[in-house]
Amino acid sequence: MNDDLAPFAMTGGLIRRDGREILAGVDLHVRTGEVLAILGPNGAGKSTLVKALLGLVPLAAGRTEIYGETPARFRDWKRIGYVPQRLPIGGGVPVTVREVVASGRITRTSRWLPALFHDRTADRAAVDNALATVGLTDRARESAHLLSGGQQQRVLIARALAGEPDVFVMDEPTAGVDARSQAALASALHDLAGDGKTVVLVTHELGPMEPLITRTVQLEGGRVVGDAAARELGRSA
Ligand SMILES: Nc1ncnc2c1ncn2[C@@H]1O[C@H](COP(=O)(O)OP(=O)(O)OP(=O)(O)O)[C@@H](O)[C@H]1O
Repeated sequence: MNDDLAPFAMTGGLIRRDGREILAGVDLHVRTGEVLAILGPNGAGKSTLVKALLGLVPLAAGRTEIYGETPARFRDWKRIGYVPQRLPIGGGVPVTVREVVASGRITRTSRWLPALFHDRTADRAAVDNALATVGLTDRARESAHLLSGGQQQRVLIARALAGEPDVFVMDEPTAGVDARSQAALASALHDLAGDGKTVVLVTHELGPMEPLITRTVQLEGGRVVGDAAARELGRSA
């Protein structure tokens, strides 16, 4: 493991959909320990950009790497925690909040070691911590699909936290989310930033997370139109 490598490095990223350029000429290097906000209006390409960083959407041209490997060759997925924009939790199957959060440990389960040697105490502690961080300890036994949209979003954040990754990629975690869930997210982000984790956050507006952001990248029409350290933002505005 080489920790000098950037968690994400995209050069000349181009994505076309239906003959249209959704992303073009995108250069984005995310450094370890950054709390990076990707900002921009609806349809700017923010979700597409983070999916491309993770290799979920292929590039038509350019190159992108995760810790120095192309997404197709990258294997160390336990280092990456992805919180998608929205997910039908459980796909209609009545899973509990705890079960969804525990599924975040899958990337830590060895395919080669017999289950007997797997550290279940560590799993349990990580799931307990993740639930506590997002304030859902007392909802752990409830069916995830019966929770509000904001609470479900917190479940997805807890699932990523449970995997104890080095990098978090969160796509609009606060969109349409109640104030309590927003505060829970800001508090979780505060802890992650304090631990030196890398965070890539897609958002329309910074809101309560603003003081934690170290860099912002502005997208418009699939192009990067701004890239600034947070202290250059004019925080008093
Ligand atoms: N699967 C797809 N097929 C065709 N066009 C797509 C597809 N996914 C996204 N697009 C288009 O790509 C553009 C960028 O979409 P994207 O979701 O990345 O933007 P965004 O900045 O995340 O927007 P929002 O803030 O609304 O989530 C939009 O014009 C969208 O319509």
